Amino acid sequence: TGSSRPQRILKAVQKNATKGDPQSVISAIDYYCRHKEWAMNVGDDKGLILDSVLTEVNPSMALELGTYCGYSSVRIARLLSPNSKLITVEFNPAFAAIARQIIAYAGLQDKVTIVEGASGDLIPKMKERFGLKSFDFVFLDHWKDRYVPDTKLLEDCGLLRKGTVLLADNVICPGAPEYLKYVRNNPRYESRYYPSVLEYTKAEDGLEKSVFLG
Ligand SMILES: Cc1ncnc2c1ncn2[C@@H]1O[C@H](/C=C/CNC(=O)c2cc(-c3ccc(F)cc3)cc(O)c2O)C[C@H]1O
Ligand SMILES: [Mg+2]
Repeated sequence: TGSSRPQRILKAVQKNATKGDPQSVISAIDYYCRHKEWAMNVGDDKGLILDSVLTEVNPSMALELGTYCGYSSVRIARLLSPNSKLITVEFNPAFAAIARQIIAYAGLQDKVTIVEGASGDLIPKMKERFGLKSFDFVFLDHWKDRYVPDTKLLEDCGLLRKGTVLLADNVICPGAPEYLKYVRNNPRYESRYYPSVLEYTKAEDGLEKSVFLG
């Protein structure tokens, strides 16, 4: 049987990027997915918004839901301060295996912990498993119908603190209408929409940034 799309993305990184150079890994994936084979990475257009929000927040503890190939894990981890960490959740073991190799190729393995499993099962175990109080930043990029239940779960598990920033991908395409309703009509969140385009296309998409007010 042939290779998978994530395996082909890994090969493109190994062929075109420089080991230990996160920007070259990002550029290699963006080139491959724009010119050879589309894939659901947050991409370079929305990636610049992710970079600017992340730089503004400068999180010590960051969480990502939906690792896929690790493209946004690399984007996030490359901007973290020393001793800051990213925990990224992925329930598909094949995707997690590729992501681990891409993150290692970028030289960011010491800043990123990939946890395999369903977000709904893992979120309640995070405090005890990682000895953390709360997250400073959360990037939501997994199944779109899990954005609301997992946001509520993060609240209920005391994993959000006053000022935690949630950044959600794809709120227009494929869309997360329930999530937009939830964060925009909720006195506990201050939300703002960042218009952009769907990765590697001209279709409309954007990111929603929501600050938890406690
Ligand atoms: C609940 C849960 N727990 C752990 N991992 C989870 C999870 N739900 C998904 N995951 C993992 O995240 C990844 C899934 C992400 C889902 N993202 C998407 O479905 C997605 C889809 C598109 C898209 C847009 C237009 C089109 F025409 C077609 C597709 C674009 C994107 O940026 C996306 O993130 C991989 C999966 O194994
Ligand atoms: Mg996405």
